Amino acid sequence: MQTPQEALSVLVVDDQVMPRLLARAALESLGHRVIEASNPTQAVQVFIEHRPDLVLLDVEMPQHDGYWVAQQIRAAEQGGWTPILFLSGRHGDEDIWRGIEAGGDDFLAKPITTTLLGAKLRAMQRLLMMRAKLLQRSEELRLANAQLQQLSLHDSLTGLFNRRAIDERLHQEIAACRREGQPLSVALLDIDHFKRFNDKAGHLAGDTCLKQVAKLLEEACLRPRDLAGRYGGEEFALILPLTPRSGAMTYARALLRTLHRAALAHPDSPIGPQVTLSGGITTCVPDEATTAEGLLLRADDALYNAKRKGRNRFFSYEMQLDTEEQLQLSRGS
Ligand SMILES: Nc1nc2c(ncn2[C@@H]2O[C@H](COP(=O)(O)OP(=O)(O)OP(=O)(O)O)[C@@H](O)[C@H]2O)c(=O)[nH]1
Repeated sequence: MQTPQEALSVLVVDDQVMPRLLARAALESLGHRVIEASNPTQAVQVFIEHRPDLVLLDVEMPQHDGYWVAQQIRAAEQGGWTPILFLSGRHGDEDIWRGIEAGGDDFLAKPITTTLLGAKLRAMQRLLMMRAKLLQRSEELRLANAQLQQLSLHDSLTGLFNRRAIDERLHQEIAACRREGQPLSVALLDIDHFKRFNDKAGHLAGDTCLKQVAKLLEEACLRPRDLAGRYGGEEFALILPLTPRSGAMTYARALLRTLHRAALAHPDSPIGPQVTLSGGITTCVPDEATTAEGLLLRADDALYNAKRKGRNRFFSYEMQLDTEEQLQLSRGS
């Protein structure tokens, strides 16, 4: 889009040669560039191809009139705005009304002087500039809103979804899984002996460890509806829709294996040299009585059991079983 001081590209539409030449001469003497079209259909094609800054449009032409051309241009630009000035020998009130109704922005009487044409173009340039500024502002606003949205739903340290986003999504998934009659698994995860990590390695190293664990969790969310979030402190949450109890436990075992392979060093863990996680899982097919708070309480209860039973494992609230026991059972069967 042109700024006010710049030359405009102007599409001149007239079926007669002489008016086109006159308009070209006037526009070029004002420093603008000219594209010509000699019939209505060509005018629409040239407009679509060249996207001029402004259209100078004759009204009376064979086949279709200038009003038709204006309507086609408005339909083609979809959300854009190109000033259209009608040029006509007829300029009664009715003609002007029809021209504006058809999408024109001004109506000039033939013959037009270079001075008047220059003044009209200047006015249109001002409008173009204001529109460009408005568009720029609304784009800035859109970006600022997107950033705010990002900030309000994400944890600044890890980039994962934050507690608010977890709560929102959990409510949505309870409703969705209830409608679909599908199981929903929710897990709360906690880094083992993280206080000792911080005490030994320092808070900054602790932050780095939180980011590394967050990245692993994010990567573990393979299905589009899975969500990993930071629930607070060194606690994370996973929402796993369409996941039954056994599936959630298998998922948890795979996650622990991934964490083991990542071999993040823990400077002071009684369990071993690596960072480990404990998790509590709850699974249900939600019904009318299911609440987000209830699921989180059960997951927290299961997490407590995982810690109590030795850490570095996930405990299922409904199965009253942890991932170690599940593994032994599957080996025995
Ligand atoms: N570096 C860092 N540490 C955090 C952050 N949020 C919470 N913590 C620390 O996480 C530690 C959690 O300690 P505890 O709740 O005692 O749990 P724990 O030491 O992991 O022990 P268990 O959970 O029983 O295995 C505390 O020392 C918190 O200061 C954070 O954003 N960055």
